[in-house]
Amino acid sequence: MTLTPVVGVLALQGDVREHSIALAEADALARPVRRPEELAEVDALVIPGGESTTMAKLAAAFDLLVPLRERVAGGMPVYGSCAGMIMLADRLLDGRPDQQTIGGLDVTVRRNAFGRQVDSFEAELDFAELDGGPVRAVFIRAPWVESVGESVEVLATVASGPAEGRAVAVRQGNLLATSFHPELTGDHRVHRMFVEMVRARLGQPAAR
Ligand SMILES: NC(=O)CC[C@H](N)C(=O)O
Repeated sequence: MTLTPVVGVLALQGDVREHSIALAEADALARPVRRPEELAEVDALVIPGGESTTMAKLAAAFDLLVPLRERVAGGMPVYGSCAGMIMLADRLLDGRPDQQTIGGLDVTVRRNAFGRQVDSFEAELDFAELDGGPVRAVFIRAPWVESVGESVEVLATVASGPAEGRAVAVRQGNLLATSFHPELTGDHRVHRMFVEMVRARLGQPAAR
């Protein structure tokens, strides 16, 4: 019997509801995670967008930072969107001097990278391994991935404009991160990709 993967959504701030809906559409059971006991009960975790400096402070205040690092080190699948990508990064540019991350993803991420003129925008992205055409990506004061370690795969880059070629979706082992917000468009393919990573981790066959 294949059990439905239980995927937590870090519920300190951000689009918790939208991610939960997208996960349910991708055949996972979504649960909000605010406390270490709740983190201990999930198979995987989504970290929504928001404000990474605030999220890091809240994670520390809720005694989640150390357990989060331990679960990541233990191989728990985590998907970080926007501020969630920042939280997973090993190295930050334009972070606050005292800004903490969970880390685990061998990348350097630049916060608020797109600058004022294109503060928030949408773009079509070719996304590796996703069938069904380009992904419509919503960027909101988004970071980009400035550089990656050798075990990191770049899944999507910006196709044109001043940020052409910048990496905005990456994967390393059980960690997935996007600069943009797939929970806002009703296209659940990125969440589905993540749930398949969770199934693989749990030793379950692919859903379809
Ligand atoms: N939409 C977002 O998550 C924005 C991220 C935010 N600019 C930060 O630095 O955390």
